[in-house]
Amino acid sequence: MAAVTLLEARALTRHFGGLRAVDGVDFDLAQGEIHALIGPNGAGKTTFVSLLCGRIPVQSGSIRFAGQDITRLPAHRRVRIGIAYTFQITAIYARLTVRDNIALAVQSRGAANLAAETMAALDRVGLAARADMLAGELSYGHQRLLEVAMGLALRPRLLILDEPTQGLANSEIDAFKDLVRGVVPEMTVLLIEHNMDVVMDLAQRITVLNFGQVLATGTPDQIRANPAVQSAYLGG
Ligand SMILES: Nc1ncnc2c1ncn2[C@@H]1O[C@H](COP(=O)(O)OP(=O)(O)OP(=O)(O)O)[C@@H](O)[C@H]1O
Repeated sequence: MAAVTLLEARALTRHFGGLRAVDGVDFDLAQGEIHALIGPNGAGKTTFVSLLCGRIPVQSGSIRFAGQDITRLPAHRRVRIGIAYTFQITAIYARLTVRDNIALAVQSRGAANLAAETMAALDRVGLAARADMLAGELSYGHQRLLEVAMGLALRPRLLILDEPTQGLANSEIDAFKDLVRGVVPEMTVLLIEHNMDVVMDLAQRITVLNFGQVLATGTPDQIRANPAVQSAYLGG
């Protein structure tokens, strides 16, 4: 793939005491791709994306984003240069309406037309009809969609989604897949996902983590056919 690299991690490492949560990971994201991060529970996926977005400090190794070394950049500055991690950074305010949650995200980047952009973000994730509900009253799956909408409202260059389809019905998963396909190549998407149907259907490339290390990177077909991945994760 002769693509432009948006993000590049080298020898990225984060241990917790003796536990090697992320252990020397080399990782590249091509601009405009949908890239899935998979692996068994505890493989280090959430820790890895937390290092990328700055929620957890890096112990060693480096991260470059759009040509800039961001290894030590604080999380809020990473948001400003275009990295949005839906699950952690844009936490939902349960006692505000769905609309106001989105409006806060739109406002935070100083958008010119707050109301219109807020509705556009709601429309995009299919939550427009629920705009006036309190966010805390949404179903779990819809709260995850609200997080995605808040991430989108930030207009990031990189959207990191941590298990976005958890709690969604099958019809909603289909709508979610369309949504993600619609944001690339304008945005780049990094997706932590346990639902293998979603991963295989949506991702152009997949990275498999196991015990904090990269077990394999490749296209869905390559990953499916990889014997090490099958025994560690896909269960043959
Ligand atoms: N703050 C922390 N302190 C100590 N150990 C941690 C901390 N955060 C994560 N860990 C440990 O690091 C390892 C990797 O966890 P992580 O949550 O990154 O895995 P994961 O691949 O995202 O798992 P899951 O699929 O279950 O979400 C686990 O053993 C976890 O218990």
